[in-house]
Amino acid sequence: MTATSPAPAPAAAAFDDGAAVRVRGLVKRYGDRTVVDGVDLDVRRGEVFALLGPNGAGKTTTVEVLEGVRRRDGGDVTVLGEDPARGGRAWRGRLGVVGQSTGSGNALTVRETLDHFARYHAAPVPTAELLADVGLTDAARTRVDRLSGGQRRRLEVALGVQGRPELLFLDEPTTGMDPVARRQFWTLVEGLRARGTTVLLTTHYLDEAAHLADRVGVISAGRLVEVAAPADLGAELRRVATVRWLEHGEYREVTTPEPAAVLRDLVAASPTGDVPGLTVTRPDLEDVYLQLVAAAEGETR
Ligand SMILES: Nc1ncnc2c1ncn2[C@@H]1O[C@H](COP(=O)(O)OP(=O)(O)OP(=O)(O)O)[C@@H](O)[C@H]1O
Repeated sequence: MTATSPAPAPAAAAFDDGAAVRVRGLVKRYGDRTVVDGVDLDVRRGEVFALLGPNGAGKTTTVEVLEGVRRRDGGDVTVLGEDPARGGRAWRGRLGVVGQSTGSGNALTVRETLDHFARYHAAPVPTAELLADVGLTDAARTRVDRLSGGQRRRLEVALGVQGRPELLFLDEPTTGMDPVARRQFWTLVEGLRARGTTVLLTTHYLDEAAHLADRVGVISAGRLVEVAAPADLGAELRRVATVRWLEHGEYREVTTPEPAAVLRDLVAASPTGDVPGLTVTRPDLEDVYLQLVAAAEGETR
């Protein structure tokens, strides 16, 4: 699932290394607490990048600096070729932002809200199409302050993509969505990627990151611990497998980098050649993520 970036125009090629977002040594402090502590990050044009990390790790803070809504205390940041601290209206118009849900609402209907905000964009996605994309067609005439939490989240996503952004920031976009809405959202993001939109999202759902992201970055205590394709994250940790089997009515298990050798020994030692209850498992993304975060937290203590 590697996204290939569209070739840059020749005139821009000399200055464009393919990065939609380029961050070097980003630092953000609140008082004497450093909550983002020297983050380096590149998001390539056309890729879907997921930031993972525990509560309070600094994901939202990082994303808000990139959006230009929060000032940084150190480091260099370029987003679509500009420093977000100085980005003007034209630059802002190339971004889509879906922040953490505010839960606020108003007396306008869903359709009226979308129609209202359409005026701020040069080429908005037609409201009917947006409603269908986020699964709100049936709720088009519902007042926003009467929407459920998940429906409101769908509306926020619709508003984020309405202006056909080049770069879309999604902060925990599917929190509160039911499984059907979540799948609809995944389809929406896949469609955006197919059209070349760059997406930077934060999520606590590892299945979402594995499904959507070309690359994931794990952030812990303000530091980026690792960046890799979901299947490659924690490559060292994934080399080991757990072999489990039943012996005299009790489960035994061995964790080994060479499960094939363990299996050979087990089969050889079995009078029938059969190994009851045998399973071989390798760590999945969640196992790897938990180990990376635990290791990073251990280091910062
Ligand atoms: N305006 C603020 N003033 C002071 N501290 C803040 C402020 N905003 C965030 N923080 C602190 O900065 C740290 C990082 O918060 P941030 O919201 O970036 O984390 P996060 O990784 O997005 O977490 P979550 O997964 O819970 O959304 C936290 O300890 C938080 O309490």
